[in-house]
Amino acid sequence: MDIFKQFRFEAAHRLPNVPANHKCARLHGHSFMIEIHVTGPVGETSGWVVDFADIGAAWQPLHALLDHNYLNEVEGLENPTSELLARWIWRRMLPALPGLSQVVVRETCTSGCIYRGEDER
Ligand SMILES: Nc1nc2c(c(=O)[nH]1)N=C([C@H](O)[C@H](O)COP(=O)(O)OP(=O)(O)OP(=O)(O)O)CN2
Ligand SMILES: [Zn+2]
Repeated sequence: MDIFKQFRFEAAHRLPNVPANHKCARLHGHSFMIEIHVTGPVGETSGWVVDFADIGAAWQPLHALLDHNYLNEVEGLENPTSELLARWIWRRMLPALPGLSQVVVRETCTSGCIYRGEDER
């Protein structure tokens, strides 16, 4: 079964590799919405895949690095696109959440990406 938990953080960024006249070359901010999915069997006794609180605990150190920060200054996020942010989150959450199956990043109400670990194989 697939379970998920949603998180939100506020942050500023700019995209350093777009043309100078691209709107995202300018400093701007988003309320980023993150969804962390974990896949696994439902425990016979627990009745759950993992405790939602375990997903929250795994997210907490990342939230501390990202929330109300300038993403370009976070190590590994020098080019903070949704895609690279999703991969960055995946790599930092996997050790604590071995059943991690999907990281969803929503940058705006209409834009986002889904990473399922494709680049790790
Ligand atoms: N593939 C990607 N494209 C873009 C990214 C990205 O991370 N990956 N990022 C941006 C900008 O950061 C921008 O803030 C968000 O893009 P966009 O959807 O264009 O934002 P708008 O809200 O202005 O969209 P409209 O629907 O046109 O109003 C750009 N592209
Ligand atoms: Zn943006």
